[in-house]
Amino acid sequence: MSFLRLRNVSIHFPIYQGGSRSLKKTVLASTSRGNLARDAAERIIVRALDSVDLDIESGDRLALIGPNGSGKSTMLRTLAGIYEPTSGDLYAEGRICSLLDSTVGMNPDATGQENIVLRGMYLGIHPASMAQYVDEIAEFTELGDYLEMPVRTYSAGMAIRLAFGISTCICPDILLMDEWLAAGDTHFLDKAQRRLESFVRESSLLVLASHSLPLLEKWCNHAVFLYQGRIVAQGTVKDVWQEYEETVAAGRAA
Ligand SMILES: Nc1ncnc2c1ncn2[C@@H]1O[C@H](COP(=O)(O)OP(=O)(O)OP(=O)(O)O)[C@@H](O)[C@H]1O
Repeated sequence: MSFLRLRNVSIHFPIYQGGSRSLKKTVLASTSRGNLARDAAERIIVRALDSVDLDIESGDRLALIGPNGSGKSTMLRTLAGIYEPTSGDLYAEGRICSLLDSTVGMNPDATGQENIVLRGMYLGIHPASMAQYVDEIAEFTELGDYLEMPVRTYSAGMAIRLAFGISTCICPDILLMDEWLAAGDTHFLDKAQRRLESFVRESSLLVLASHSLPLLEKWCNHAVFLYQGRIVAQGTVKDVWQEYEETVAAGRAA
């Protein structure tokens, strides 16, 4: 049984420079403004996540919905263990694979094949065992001879194919994804979707952050609405999306 649990998790980024005098004055005059606040040392901080509680269980395909800067990427990075919570606790069970950026974990000077082996080593798989996946990844990615070329020579779409192929060849228990995958072409997206569907059937848990309602409706069965680092609503993708749109519209009208 895989799960991810956040208990009262906050992620604060101190801003050491770059804040204008007027911004500092405004923020320091009150305790907070949006997700900006001041800490005990009177520094401006961004509360990228603020006292978040969340339970994600086996079978959940969770959509992260929210406007720019609401904390979706920060949430994914926290769940992936890339960011350590400033306060609060993360409990995780299951092998996590994060597809947050097509280049994360790739060596651009190594060939596609070498990157397959390198990623396997990172996951604790012996290079000899990883060899069995090369053919499968070659077939899925349709990269052909390009697998023998350095990854820096790939187009963005080719790098995405490789990253996705590698990351999903060994079925993780938990898949964390940003919407960068949507940058693939239609043919690839169809294949990726089929693979993801079988992945979700075989493993257990998906968290996907995206600004695309069709993508979220296709792949997710539950959603949370993040706003200024807080979870302000949970429910079906459709309902949460509607709430998101209404909140954004009200914000614009205000
Ligand atoms: N490394 C950092 N240093 C300072 N502030 C940061 C850092 N990373 C994120 N933030 C701030 O944290 C907040 C949340 O950012 P995050 O990238 O998680 O938002 P997001 O919902 O993923 O946005 P988008 O939809 O634009 O990708 C923003 O206010 C952002 O400015």
